[in-house]
Amino acid sequence: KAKKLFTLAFIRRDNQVLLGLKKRGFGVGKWNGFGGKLNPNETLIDAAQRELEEECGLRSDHLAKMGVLYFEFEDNPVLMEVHVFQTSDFTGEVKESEEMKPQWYDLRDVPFSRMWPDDVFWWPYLLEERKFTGYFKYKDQETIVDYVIEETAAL
Ligand SMILES: CN1CCN(c2cc(NC3CC3)nc(N)n2)CC1
Repeated sequence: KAKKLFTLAFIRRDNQVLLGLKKRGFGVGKWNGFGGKLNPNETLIDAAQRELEEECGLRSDHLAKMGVLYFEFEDNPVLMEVHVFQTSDFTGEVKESEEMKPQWYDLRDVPFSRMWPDDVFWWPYLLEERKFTGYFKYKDQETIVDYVIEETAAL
């Protein structure tokens, strides 16, 4: 299977999380963390830091690896491998980008109905700082047909 690497970073502050509304492209109209593809010769952390700054204006040298998510769509041969990071140690000012409109959410009000359907399954691990590995098979962008998620000792 052809694998494609992506990053996804979440910024925490007190009992809030910073989410971005995707303004175009894949996942448009959904709230999510900040991330994207790796450039050639870029490490996962480099790409996560770059995408974070590009998409919301914040910078962090302390992105903690929290999980790895694999996604497959029934009609698509590519396996998406998304590395999930989190930090509460960041600098800079939140700013809207062409890709994302950032907004702070209280952890009790996370808009799961306007996020990718898989999020409800792995966010509990993220919020409890428990490392996770998940695999989700999608029929279409709204329908998960199969999934596995487990806590992972070392990532
Ligand atoms: C660069 N981006 C980062 C975010 N990412 C996804 C995907 C996803 N589910 C997959 C069925 C699509 N779920 C979340 N929460 N994020 C896709 C690649």
